[in-house]
Parts: sequence; C-alpha cells; structure tokens
Amino acid sequence: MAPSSLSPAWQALQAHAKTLTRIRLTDLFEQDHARADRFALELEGLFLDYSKNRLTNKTIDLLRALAEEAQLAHWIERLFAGEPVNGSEGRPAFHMALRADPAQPMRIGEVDVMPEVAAQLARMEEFSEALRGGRWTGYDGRPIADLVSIGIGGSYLGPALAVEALAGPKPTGPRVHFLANPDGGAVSRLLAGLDPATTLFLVVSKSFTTAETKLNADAARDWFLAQGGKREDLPKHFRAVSTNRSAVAEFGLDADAAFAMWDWVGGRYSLWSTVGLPIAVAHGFAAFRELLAGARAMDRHFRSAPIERNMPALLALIGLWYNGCHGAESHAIIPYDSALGLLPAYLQQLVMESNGKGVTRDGKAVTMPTSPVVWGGVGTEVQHAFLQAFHQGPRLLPVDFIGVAEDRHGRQAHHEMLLANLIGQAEALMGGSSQTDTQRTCPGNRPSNVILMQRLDARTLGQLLALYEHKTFVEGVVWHINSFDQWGVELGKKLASRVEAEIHYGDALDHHDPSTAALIRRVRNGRGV
Ligand SMILES: O=P(O)(O)OC[C@H]1O[C@H](O)[C@H](O)[C@@H](O)[C@@H]1O
Repeated sequence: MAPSSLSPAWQALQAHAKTLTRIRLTDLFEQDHARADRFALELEGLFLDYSKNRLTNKTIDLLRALAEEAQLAHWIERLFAGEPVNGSEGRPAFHMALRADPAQPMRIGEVDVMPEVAAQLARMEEFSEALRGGRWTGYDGRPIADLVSIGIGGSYLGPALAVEALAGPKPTGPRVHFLANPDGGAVSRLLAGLDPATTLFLVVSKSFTTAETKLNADAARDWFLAQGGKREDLPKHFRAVSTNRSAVAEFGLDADAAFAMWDWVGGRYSLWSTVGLPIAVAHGFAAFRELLAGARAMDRHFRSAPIERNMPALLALIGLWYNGCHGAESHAIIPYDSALGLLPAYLQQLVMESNGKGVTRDGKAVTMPTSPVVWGGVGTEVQHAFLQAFHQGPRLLPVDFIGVAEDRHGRQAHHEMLLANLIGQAEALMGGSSQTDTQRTCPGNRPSNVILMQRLDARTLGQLLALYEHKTFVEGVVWHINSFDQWGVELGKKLASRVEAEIHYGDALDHHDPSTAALIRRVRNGRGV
C-alpha cells in the first residue's frame, strides 16, 4: 500500500515505528521503573497488563491521535445513541441495550426499547427457572433433564462459551447440549444419549432461515416423533428463539411462544439476548443477570474513560499498532483455563466477521490491512504445540494471555502450575535467552498482553466479552469500516445451496469450473448417483 494513501496519524505512527526498531522491551522497563504500574489498568474484576508491548509514551500519544483522527468519541456516542452505525443494513448495533440499566431508557429514534427487553428477560427467567426447578415437564410428566440448543454462528458460540466457562463440577440444572454443524455423526451421537420424554429442543436462529439449523431442527423433530413423541406434545419439547415469527410458524412451532429478539442485535453480539437462554438454563437466571451486569460495567467504562485509560480502546490501538505498523497478520488468544476453551473460536467470529472487510463505510477500498487472523488455544497445552513459533519464529505474533487469579476447583497445585506457566511464557517471550548456540537462542523482545480475571464468574466473564466487543468496534472505527454487517458470508451460502441441489438431483454441471464439477461428480458417485 502506497504510504501516500495513509492518513497523517498513520504516517506519524509508521515513522515512529522506525525509531523503535532497536528498542528492547526489557530496556523500557529499565528506563521506567513504574512502567508495570503505568501500563496496566484495572476495572472491577479484570486486570490488564499491557506493559510488555512495544509502546512508549510517545506511541500512546500517537495512537490516541489515530483514534481522534477517526473520530472515535463521535462513533462511540453514535453507537450508544442507537444510531444506524450498521450503514449497509440501515440498522443500529444496540446490543448494549440488552444489558443496560432497566431504569434508564435506551432509545432507537423515539422508541425506548427497554420495556421490550425487560419483557423478554422476564419470560426467559420464568422459563429457565421452571426448567431448573423441574416444573417444566415433558409428555409423560417427568421433568426435562436435557436441553439441546440448535443454532450456529452467533446463535451457538457465545452461549456455548458461557455455558462451559461457568460450569461447576456437576450440572445444577438440566444438562445443556449444543448442535451447530450439519454433521450427521454429531446428530446421531447426541440423540442416542437422549430420552425424548425428558428432552427439550431450543431452536435458536435470529433469521430462522439458516439452512444448517433448519436441517438439524428437522432431524430433532423427526427423531422426537419417531421415538414416541406425538405432534400435540411438540410445544412441551420445542421452543424457538428468533426475530422471524412467520418462519417459526412455518416450521410448525407456536410463534407466540417463541422468544423474541431484534434486528438491531447482530448474531455475534447476541448472547446477551434470548439467544443466551441456554446460559440461564445451565447456570440460573441470577447468573445470567450477573453476566449482563459485568457487560454493563464495561459499557460504562468504554463510554466514559479517556482513550489512554480505556481498556477496549487501548487493546484495539495496540492491535492496530502491530497490524498497521509492524506487519502482524494474526492475533492469538490463549486462555490458561480450559473452561475458556471456546474463547478463541468465539472471538474468531466476533473479530473476523466484524472486521474482515475490504471496503470502507463509503465503499472505497481500505488503505490498511483490516482484521487479523484470530486464532489460539488453551495453555499450557499450546506450549507443547505451537508456542515454539512465538519464541523463535521470525514472525511477530501478538498474543493475549488470559488467566484466572482465584482457584475455584480447590486444586492449588494445578492452579499454580497454570498461572506460573502463563506468567512465565509472557516473561520468556519478552526476555528471551541468549546462548552461544544460535539454535538454542530465544531472541526475546516479543510482546504480549496479560488479562487476569480475578475470578471466573458470570460478572467477570460479562466484562471480558464486552471488552472484546468494544475493542473490535474501535478497530473498525479506525479502519472506517462497518463492523456490523457480514455480506461475505452470503455468497458461500448461495453457492452451497445450489451445489446441494445438484448433488441431490444430479443436474447438469456445465456452468461450473472443471475442478468444482469433478468434486461434485465424486460426491455423487459416493452416493451411487
Ligand atoms: O441466528 P441465525 O440467523 O441462524 O444466524 C447464524 C449465523 O449465520 C450467519 O451466516 C452469519 O454469518 C452469522 O453472523 C450468524 O450468527
């Protein structure tokens, strides 16, 4: 990309980056003994240490100028004011209303959405508590023992992450399962372990047009009817979450009984809505409210803190700095807690679906690379797998290490080992080790963020997820892109549904390229078509 196409703030940052090429992170700590305190932030139960980054005071000033140049404060206000920040769909992105203080109005135009939000929360509470209390019974009068949430993308990843993250040693309510992929093996394995009389299926789809979810919901219904359930029993065993009432009714479910959501909530921002029902069923409605409260605390902080003390803005600017001025192409998420194992996958959707865009809000080609490739895994496992490349590979691989300070399992040795490894990795990446043998040398000077959750509870999890939501928004603002649409997903969907029909019906394939046609033929041959 020609430097001339870059804005003044980016040009200043790139020039500044050249002056830092010889600086070592360890020297920055030598020069400033207060660095560890100054480059850290705490918000209730969430602590961010960003001191092990290639940042000086000047870098922070220039990054703040970058945010100001992109009018970040104005965009934050637009976001919270319910303005149509999702320009290509003419909608607000108003997920903050789902977790807002119920006493305060949250308006889109003239309409306060809080009464509707409160009404759905009340329905969620009633339903989830009835399930947990054994008062919701199946067709033979026994309480529901298993909830299967059928949904994909945003209708799966957030709820599945939170259900797993907050799990204790034993379920405290019905067992909660997820069915996302249209994978026959997964469907068969799950159904084989269930009793239709004590299973409830929640079909979660904002659009209720998602092919995978419909196929899995059809399979669940067929199984239910084949295993002894009757049509008149369906309302006890199937409920929907959707904005699309007519499609819910067409599927054969009572649209009035469906849990509503809104087109101003993007799928990947929807775990705070009725989409989060599995979380309330698994952990109780009080926990769900705590999750919302944690996110609300982060919303307040994001809206009010100055950029240099604003956790989401700082994380975003650090990411932009490596992406835009150091050629970093990826961002790794490494939680040192297996309960957060789905966090990398959840953030892949949040970040890459939001910011994997090639044109700006007004349709011009972007002048900087946008979304990094988000990836990761759980520590310490990844130390025995891919962290080698962080220590000695030539690429710059920015990483967030996430840990939980308090042990919640009563297993001190395990807890201490996990956290010692997290801290040790960050230290080793920065310090490196010089040896006479170059093969054994770790050059060091490699950055990382460390996020320590005081404890892994619903409130702190809410804070963490809202932190990454707003971080993603800030990056999108600086790139001048719309973080709330996902038009790229549509093309693949269209082609897949045409190919599916061609596989099934054996249609002519002349309009395909030879590679695609040959692949379709192979699949047909496998089916004997
Ligand atoms: O909730 P649904 O309408 O079924 O959508 C499920 C998912 O599928 C789509 O393809 C989108 O890319 C995702 O953003 C969305 O979360």
